[in-house]
Amino acid sequence: MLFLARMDVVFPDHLTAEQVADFQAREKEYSASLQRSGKMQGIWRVVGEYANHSLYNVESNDELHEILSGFPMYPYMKIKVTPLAKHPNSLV
Ligand SMILES: O=C(O)CC1=CCC(=O)O1
Repeated sequence: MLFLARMDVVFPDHLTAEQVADFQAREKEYSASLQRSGKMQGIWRVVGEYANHSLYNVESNDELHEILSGFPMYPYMKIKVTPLAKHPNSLV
């Protein structure tokens, strides 16, 4: 099952620069492991925003929820998920 997720990041003001950097480093590691496993098939920055679009290939809604809620920055992200179905005009 394919899902497109949009994640908007908003860190609260009380976090220090060091805490933010630590979240970002752990996020990068978790994201890399998802990409190596093939569960995350790509991630793109939304131009001009602290946001991304990322593509997931998972077995179930529950698996996707487990993956998304495992992001270290999950408490600081607003996530919108779009389930994807094959387009009738798609050649792939
Ligand atoms: O968009 C970001 O920087 C936050 C993020 C979520 C997953 C990821 O790899 O980075």
